[in-house]
Amino acid sequence: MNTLNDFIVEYISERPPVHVASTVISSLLAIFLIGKLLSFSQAFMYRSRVLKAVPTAPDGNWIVGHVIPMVTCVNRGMGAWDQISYWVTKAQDKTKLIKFRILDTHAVAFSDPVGLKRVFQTHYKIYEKDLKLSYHPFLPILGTGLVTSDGDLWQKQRTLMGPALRVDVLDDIITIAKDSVDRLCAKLRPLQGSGRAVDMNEEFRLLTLQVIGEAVLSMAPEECDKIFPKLYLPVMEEANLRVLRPYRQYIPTPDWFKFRSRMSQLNSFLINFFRERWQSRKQGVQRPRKDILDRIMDSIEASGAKWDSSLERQLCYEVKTFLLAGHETSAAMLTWSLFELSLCEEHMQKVRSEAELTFGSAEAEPSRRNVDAMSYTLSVLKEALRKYSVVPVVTRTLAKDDELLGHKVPAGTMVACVLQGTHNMYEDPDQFRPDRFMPGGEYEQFDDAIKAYMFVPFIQGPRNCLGQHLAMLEARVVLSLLCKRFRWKTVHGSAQGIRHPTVIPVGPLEGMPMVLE
Ligand code: HEM
Repeated sequence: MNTLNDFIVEYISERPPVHVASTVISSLLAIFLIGKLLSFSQAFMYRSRVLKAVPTAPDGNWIVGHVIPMVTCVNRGMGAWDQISYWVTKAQDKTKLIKFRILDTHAVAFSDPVGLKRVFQTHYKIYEKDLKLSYHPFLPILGTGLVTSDGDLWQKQRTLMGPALRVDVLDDIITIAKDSVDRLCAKLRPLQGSGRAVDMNEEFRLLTLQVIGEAVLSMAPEECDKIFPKLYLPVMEEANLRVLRPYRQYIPTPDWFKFRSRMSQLNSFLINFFRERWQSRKQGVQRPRKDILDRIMDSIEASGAKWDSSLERQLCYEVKTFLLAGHETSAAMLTWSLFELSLCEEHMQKVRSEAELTFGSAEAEPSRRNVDAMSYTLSVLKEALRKYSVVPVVTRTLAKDDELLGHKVPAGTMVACVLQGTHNMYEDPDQFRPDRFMPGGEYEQFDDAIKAYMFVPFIQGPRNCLGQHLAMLEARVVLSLLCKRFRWKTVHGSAQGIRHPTVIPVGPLEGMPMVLE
């Protein structure tokens, strides 16, 4: 009887070597693919089994999961998070956690502050950034920058970058923000009384980009206006398109080539910029004001790290992260705040009075302490972040099995923290009431154990927003001065009917036309 060995020997001796090689390669490939399929289905079945007890969101099917309701929601002009938020809110009286599926990805969603505490604070290490879905289209831009890294690299970078965005640099933000609002007012003055509307969302986008460009790289406003709309904004636009049309990442269309070329021009611009700055520091050139880049370079020198191409690349990711994270979110917050103030003279008057007190008639530059004392203006900004949830959802991928809100959740599950739902757990959530955040207001009445997780526009815990103090300081200066100098009228009579984009951050889709009276 022939053994398997005899069969193989006979097979090999009768065939040419090329034939044998191709048979071996295809057999190995088949074994590899079958192995992959087996381990994939094993993991899929395991996740399905563990999540069995978690209530399922409606309208899914067993082939594509909940893709269809999410896509139809986007087609109706809402964000996919609106659909998830709706499921969570509907289920809330029965359960705090719901599950859904996007193709092969199992996901759970919730808004409960106790769950947020676990994900953001006590167990944050096992709730890693969701690079497979939500952040995937932004990876060519953000790479291993702070927002999209995890573990030791994130820890190292956070320690390096953290000090650059805190304390001293914040004093400079007041000057930078005041200069930028002066420039904006000079541009707007000819429109005053003309009855012509100006899109304040677009103006805030340009202003916040100038502020972050100057704060991080000491770029002059004209330079920001020249470089960013040409290189940075189009790559961001393409990345946003890729969120809803992921195939754009893989098909080499003219837009794909343009994206690549702009990315490489932007990277070269930044890397040359860093090299020149590093050289001038080595030559002992003193600059009148330290920007965020100088402060990061101070930390690099203090850490003894060697300046090489990998350090340049990482710095490039970090600076693009600051540009991305630091301008559109702030612009959306300012837009909603100004819009709401223009609808209510009482709120507007309170902000104006604070501005009179802080800046006086001569409009001298205030101290940090004076800006910090503008508590009503701060409450207006917070209420805008609550009501409009500029970042309505953040997602994570679970690295190890865990228990969340009383349910077992397996490793590999995507976890959607629906911040918008948390912000709706206030009394009359659709009403704009800045007093909620004033001393003794609704926010202070929440139980101490959950209070910090009832207002989460910047999330909480070790991975909270590094630029939150910068953003709130800048916004107080900009909003209060604009209210002091002009009377604003919105073209929209109310928030009803203003469409939102289907990507984050959430601002008004068709801009915010406003008239200066
Ligand atoms: C109103 C304005 C802003 C809002 C609502 C906002 C919101 C957020 C949120 C929700 C996160 C967490 C994202 C996640 O974990 O997936 C985040 C992270 C971050 N933000 Fe902001 N942000 C704002 C302004 C800024 C500014 C001005 C900067 C920089 C100058 C900035 C820099 C960052 C960075 C570096 C992170 C990552 C922190 C880490 O993971 O360690 N943000 N922001």
